[in-house]
Amino acid sequence: MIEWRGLRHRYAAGTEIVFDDFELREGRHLLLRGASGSGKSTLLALLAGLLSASEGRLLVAGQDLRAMSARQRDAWRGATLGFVPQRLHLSAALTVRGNLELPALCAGLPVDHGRADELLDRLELHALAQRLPHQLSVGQAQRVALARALMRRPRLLLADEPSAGLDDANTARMLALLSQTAAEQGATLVLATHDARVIAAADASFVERVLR
Ligand SMILES: Nc1ncnc2c1ncn2[C@@H]1O[C@H](COP(=O)(O)OP(=O)(O)OP(=O)(O)O)[C@@H](O)[C@H]1O
Repeated sequence: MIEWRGLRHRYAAGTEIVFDDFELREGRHLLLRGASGSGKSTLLALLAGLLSASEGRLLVAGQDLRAMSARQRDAWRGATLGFVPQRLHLSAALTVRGNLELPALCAGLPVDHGRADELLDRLELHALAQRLPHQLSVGQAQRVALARALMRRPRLLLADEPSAGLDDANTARMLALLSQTAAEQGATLVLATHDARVIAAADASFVERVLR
């Protein structure tokens, strides 16, 4: 499902991150660990095709991302990937429902209102559908970002520090939601975290990778 060999990324400022070779088989999930600054967010951005690695080979869902043009990567990302970023990037001017429907509008695609309804139900957000992001709790906003990431039924779901700002109960709930929804949708999860609660809760379907 995911494989990288000889992968390195050098930022313009000079920092170079070297990733040891790795392969994640179909049906497993990835728990990406490592101290602050070890490269977790960089690796997620590479996996999402948002950054292009300076060296190496990176295969995601059968595609060699480094062999694709930026335009091809954009199309691939829209069709394959859901991303729950660390800073949720909800649009402040749009309702919860509007936030779920915005990516399709931006991509010039038809909005799947039925899918939005299904996810609002599934993630217990229906009663909040007309609220604006500033009217949500941290946990509710996280669920909106997750629902938005799932709109196009991605094969791969990336989440950067999904427990950030959540208390223990909401952390457990978020992880259960991620695992259940991934199982229901047949999606592979990649979670980047340094939260001991997340690491302790990850079941045997997760392969751990510690970045150094
Ligand atoms: N845009 C950038 N330009 C230059 N260096 C960067 C840039 N983004 C990140 N870095 C550097 O790359 C390294 C890896 O950063 P990254 O954000 O991937 O780490 P991380 O493991 O996700 O950290 P954290 O857990 O604190 O979010 C760090 O040394 C960071 O300073």
